[in-house]
Amino acid sequence: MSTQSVDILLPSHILQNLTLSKAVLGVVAFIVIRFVGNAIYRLYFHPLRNFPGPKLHAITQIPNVVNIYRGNQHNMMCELHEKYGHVVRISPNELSYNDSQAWKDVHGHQKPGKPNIIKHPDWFVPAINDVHSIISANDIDHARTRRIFSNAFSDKALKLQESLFAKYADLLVQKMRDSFEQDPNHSIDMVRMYNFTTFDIMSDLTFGEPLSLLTNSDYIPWVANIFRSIRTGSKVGIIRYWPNLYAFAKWLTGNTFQKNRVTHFEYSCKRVDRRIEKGSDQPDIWNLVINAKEGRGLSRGEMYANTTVFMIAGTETTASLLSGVTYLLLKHPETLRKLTEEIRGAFADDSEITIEGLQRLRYLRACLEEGLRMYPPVPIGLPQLVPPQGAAICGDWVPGGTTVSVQQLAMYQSAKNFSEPKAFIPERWTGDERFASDNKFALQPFSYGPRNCLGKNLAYHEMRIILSKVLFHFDLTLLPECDNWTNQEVYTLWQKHPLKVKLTPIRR
Ligand code: HEM
Repeated sequence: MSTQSVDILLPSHILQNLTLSKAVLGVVAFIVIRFVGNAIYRLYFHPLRNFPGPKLHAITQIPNVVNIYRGNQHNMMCELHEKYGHVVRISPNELSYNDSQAWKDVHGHQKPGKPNIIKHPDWFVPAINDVHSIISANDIDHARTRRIFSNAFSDKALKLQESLFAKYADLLVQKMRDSFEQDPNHSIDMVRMYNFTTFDIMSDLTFGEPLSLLTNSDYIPWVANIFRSIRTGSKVGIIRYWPNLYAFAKWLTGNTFQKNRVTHFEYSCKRVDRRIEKGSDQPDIWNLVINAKEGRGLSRGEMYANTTVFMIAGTETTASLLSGVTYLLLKHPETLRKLTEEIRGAFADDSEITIEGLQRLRYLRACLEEGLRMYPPVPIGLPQLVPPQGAAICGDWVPGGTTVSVQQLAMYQSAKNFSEPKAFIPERWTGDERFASDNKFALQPFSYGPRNCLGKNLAYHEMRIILSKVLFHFDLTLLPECDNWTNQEVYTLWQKHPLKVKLTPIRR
């Protein structure tokens, strides 16, 4: 071989002769060939090839990701399940379910000796201090943490905390009354009012002091930052669909996004430290945890990590349901009338509104259940990962490494589970024959199994007392501009618009 022909094959020679346009063309050709190759594999050879769903979703994660980014994932899931049935391949490696059996198969207690479907480690990451909270911990640490915290969320604890809930519900009523007295024609945003109340309650329970949002009738930057970071976290999170880009993007966006997370975290840590140093004789979370035998096994790092969880999981969710059910009641005057009659008929005076008294209100319970069905605070499905051995879900074998999720809104809005699924009819929960065939088990707004919501009892009591006190003291009228209030984006949680109402206080 001549020296010249050897030169031609050298990388330096190739580079010299490569024009920019040729290079671009080469890259484009590589991308197209790779895309087509992947598409053929994903459509005809991939282990999920036989699951139903749109071809484009089977080929690429882009349509799913675009919907997540636009806050439209909940609507997309409803449409896809309507069209394709109880299981849909929503991305090349991802299945979505709206069959109630999926609660058991994906989130339920797994059979002994069989590896569990786990929370997806790309989505459930440790806190800023690199310590896992109850939400993200592996199954073994989770069981230990859950045992420790269960003292603070037991029925006994709830009874001890009763006066605290009443205090903030009364303050809410007082603030609403003040607003009316200042200007009877002025409207009030119930989303803000419910947020103020649930954040004040949760702050008292976790920091031993309120955030005074109700008192000051305004958010503090820390709370405003929580709302922003839920939205940003969801948008930025789409990068998880491209694992190779994930680390790079983390580095690229890390500074601003990470700075917000650190500020938020440090604020919580300082408040926990202050609470521990000054002590408390109140039945807040830390007294109930630390005074229990198991509670001594909790490190300060774990206290920090879990505080952040409580301040998000225990506030936005409850405020969402309260806002949603208030809206639905105002859109259904006959239902509102029945509920108001039940509440005002059961209690002659505000002081009679207690845990026991509220538990007896059947129609109130039905309205909350129907509110949770129509406007579930966590409307989408949270990603879980099938173990390498695979798993049986809804009668199909799903290969290891598949991401699976159980979609709440799509489950509750499906005619397969509920008759007249899009109508707000609390009577379906009070034994009305028209709804005898409803699949009531499908409604699991607090999730299902060993990792379901720890704050469920607390949430029910909080929602009952707040809604009852509001309806006991006021007649509400929805402003026309909020007529389509539920038309909202979802970034893991609902991005709630203001819910403007006019108040008429009830004189007694
Ligand atoms: C209507 C109100 C609420 C709804 C719909 C709700 C819903 C949920 C859901 C769906 C989960 C499962 C999350 C997952 O799988 O990662 C969960 C977990 C959790 N929630 Fe709630 N929640 C509500 C209120 C509360 C309240 C008031 C608290 C009090 C702090 C709370 C504390 C928790 C905790 C600690 C977990 C993690 C439990 C565990 O992993 O063992 N939640 N919640």
